[in-house]
Amino acid sequence: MNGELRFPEGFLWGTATAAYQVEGAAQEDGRGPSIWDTFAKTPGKVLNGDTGDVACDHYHRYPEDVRLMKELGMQAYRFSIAWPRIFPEKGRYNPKGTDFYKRLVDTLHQHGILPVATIYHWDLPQWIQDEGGWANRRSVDYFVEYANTLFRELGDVVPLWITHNEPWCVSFLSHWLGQHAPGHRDLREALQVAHHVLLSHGRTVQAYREAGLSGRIGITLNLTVVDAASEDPADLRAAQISDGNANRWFLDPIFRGSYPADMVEIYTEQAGPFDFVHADDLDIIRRPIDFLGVNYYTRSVVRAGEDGMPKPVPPAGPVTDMGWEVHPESLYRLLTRLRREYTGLPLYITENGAAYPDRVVDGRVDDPERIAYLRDHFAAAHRFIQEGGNLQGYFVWSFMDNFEWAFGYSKRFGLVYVDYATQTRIPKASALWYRDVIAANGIR
Ligand SMILES: OC[C@H]1NNC[C@@H](O)[C@@H]1O
Repeated sequence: MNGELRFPEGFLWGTATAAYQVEGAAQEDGRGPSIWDTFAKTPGKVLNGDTGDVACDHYHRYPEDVRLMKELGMQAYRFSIAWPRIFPEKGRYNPKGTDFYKRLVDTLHQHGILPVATIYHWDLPQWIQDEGGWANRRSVDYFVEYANTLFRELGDVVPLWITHNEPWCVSFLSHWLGQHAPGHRDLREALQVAHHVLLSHGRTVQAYREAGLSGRIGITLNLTVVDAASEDPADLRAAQISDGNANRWFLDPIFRGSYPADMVEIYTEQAGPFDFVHADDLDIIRRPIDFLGVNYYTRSVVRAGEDGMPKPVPPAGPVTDMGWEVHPESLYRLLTRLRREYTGLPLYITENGAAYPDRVVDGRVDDPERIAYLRDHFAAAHRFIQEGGNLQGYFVWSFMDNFEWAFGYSKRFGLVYVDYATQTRIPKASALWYRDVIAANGIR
């Protein structure tokens, strides 16, 4: 790639984290247990028995972390708010929980860094799970009460709100595949969860409008590109089904007000009637949003299994430490599809990044693979913008190494290395490279 690729004036460059992955202070200032506290403490669920009890101690070290963000030139910081800090028990609001986020947001403003708040990033209060969790439609009302509390307390200092992070992970990964909290394996429950999460999104967008706040609100979806392993009709259909589960199951309700018919047929056959979808639910879900957050990491390649359902095909090309194929051109393909088939709204890459087995050598962390990964994905995003795509910002996952869910602390996604024994932060070479990209608003 020759020449410099400059991004539009005002393009927003940032990084992202999430509460349970970085904060620690799991019992501090009245925080109650979440389903991830429960899941992580369940033997065998998280590698090495790792938990978010301490994590990166961001709850206490955020002033140092925000100073480092500033030194690295970051313009925005996407963080999530821990619901169990705000409502640790049923019916009990915990102002000390909100106070932490007021301190964090105030510190960000002091450093000229834009706060971007994700309302839900997987840490459901355990008391709600004890009532059935997201599978219980009452969770929607609890979420709206929680969101309204945040809008009241932080609405005038947080300009960008994201209702949910990755509903696919909250529903299918956590309630069908069982890999994330609460670790269930029930397709019907996963479909109910997906619906209630989407419904809570729509209700919250409505609440945000009624609050009369001047910021913007959207949702973050983890999306991908699904390629068939061959032109065999069975493989092509398998890819269509995989795309329906990963992408269209969420994009269609949000932007078209309906679930994709082909997938409804399959899921009704496999999981029974959609009696949990009430008459006006989809009209609520499709409430207009101000932007779409896109989390992209990799594409997938599938073939048809014996039953015709999609089966993953191992990547042929280079992979990250997660085993995910490095495929920047699929970021361009995904963004182009969103614009062509779904929306002209502003898009933000709310997560993109890579895990690599980073090591400290003589006090430094050289991570050329991460630099190459980011450069190629920035170039793909730039190509989309050049063709008229309305991409307005990019948040690298992640600001610093952190708790990577079922992989514990074994996977390092950070631009900043964290020595968990000492909590020392070491900006990796990629952080210094990203600082130069932000300063130039482009890549050379
Ligand atoms: O797997 C990397 C990231 N993916 N999106 C959600 C985040 O919480 C993950 O750490």
